[in-house]
Amino acid sequence: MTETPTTYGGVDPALARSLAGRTAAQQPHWPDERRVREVRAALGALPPLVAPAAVDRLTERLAEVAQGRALLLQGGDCAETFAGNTPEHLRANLRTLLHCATLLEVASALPVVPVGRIAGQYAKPRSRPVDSDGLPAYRGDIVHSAAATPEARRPDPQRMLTAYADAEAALDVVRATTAETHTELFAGHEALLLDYELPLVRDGYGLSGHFLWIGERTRDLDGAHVALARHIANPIGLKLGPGATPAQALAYAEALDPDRRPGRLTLISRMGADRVSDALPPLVEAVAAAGHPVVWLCDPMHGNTHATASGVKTRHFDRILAEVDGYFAVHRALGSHPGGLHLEFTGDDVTECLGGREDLREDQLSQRYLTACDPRLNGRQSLDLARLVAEILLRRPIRGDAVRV
Ligand SMILES: O=C[C@H](O)[C@H](O)COP(=O)(O)O
Ligand SMILES: C=C(OP(=O)(O)O)C(=O)O
Ligand SMILES: [Mn+2]
Repeated sequence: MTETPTTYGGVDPALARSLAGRTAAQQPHWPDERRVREVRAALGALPPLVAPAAVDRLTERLAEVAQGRALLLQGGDCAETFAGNTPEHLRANLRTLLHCATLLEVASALPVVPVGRIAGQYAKPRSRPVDSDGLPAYRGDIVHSAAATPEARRPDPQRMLTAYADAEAALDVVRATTAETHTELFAGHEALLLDYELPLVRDGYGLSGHFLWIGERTRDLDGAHVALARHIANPIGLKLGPGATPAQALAYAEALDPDRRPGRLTLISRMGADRVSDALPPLVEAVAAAGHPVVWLCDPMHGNTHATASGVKTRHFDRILAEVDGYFAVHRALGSHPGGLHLEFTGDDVTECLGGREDLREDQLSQRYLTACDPRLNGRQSLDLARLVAEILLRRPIRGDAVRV
């Protein structure tokens, strides 16, 4: 894991104080610190990407989810790329998001809040610092190019400015889609790369996106990412894998939602199909017993990744569905609200995840395996999943009002 002590100049002084001395996991080793400072200053002089009022509006809508009166659907690419930042790709992903949201809305009779993994999902945490070719692991287009040469993998701070421009263009597509469909759409990403996120903190908001989340690998309670999240007023997500303890879940809730404000904190369970039934209930119970009105969300992707015999990273549709099924069963048993889903998908016709109605097989993965990081459900698999989740919801309706454990 890459760890850099944080010495962030040029950011909001209160935020700089709360970051002082904290460690930030999963940051690149920029070769030229002076250039990083210049880029941070340039980002700090640019307008915010989203408006505080729109961020507050999302909090309001998530408050409805927290109180059992709505669902949340987050989805999009694992890693957005600069080359993929085309209106066609963005629209295909947003169409998939909205189509899945509609299916869930009809089945649950609850409004569904759509949040894209979009307009900022350019930075990736990695399990290992070096990839299978012995090169520095790809950490997202905001850091370097994915091309398999040592030169391409050299972190280039200039890319943070490209990311800003791409996010701005992607947000235009998000806003145009919102206008066309008369649906409120929001943008979210993992607030991972601090040199990008911190200069976009303005007036107590992280204005790089509406919804910002902390990943499984950067959720150290004393680390810089949690400190950043505490400082900003956005709705915050936090991923919890099977290693998370009830005491930790409670500590995150106390740290990130001290005022017990519905809509502020979303806890994203990513346990894996085999672990969700035993690992999730104690966390839900601990947080509920302390009166934190969190949104619970199911990420059935990140606990169900495996490599094929030839080393291709993939996920099987049936495991993804099994985790969703187990997740709903946990909340049914506890009387808590299941909140919704966090998915990695694209509307494009890729071949990255196995199974689904068309039963994609291992030997087909190489046909259109286009992801820059994790395998995504393609458009058909996403709708298949949404239809099956809709069936679960029709079979066992959600109560649809305030719920507690
Ligand atoms: O998207 C999530 C993580 O960045 C990803 O799962 C890490 O993948 P890795 O295990 O190949 O590094
Ligand atoms: C990095 C991600 O997930 P996690 O932090 O849950 O591994 C992700 O959502 O792409
Ligand atoms: Mn991923």
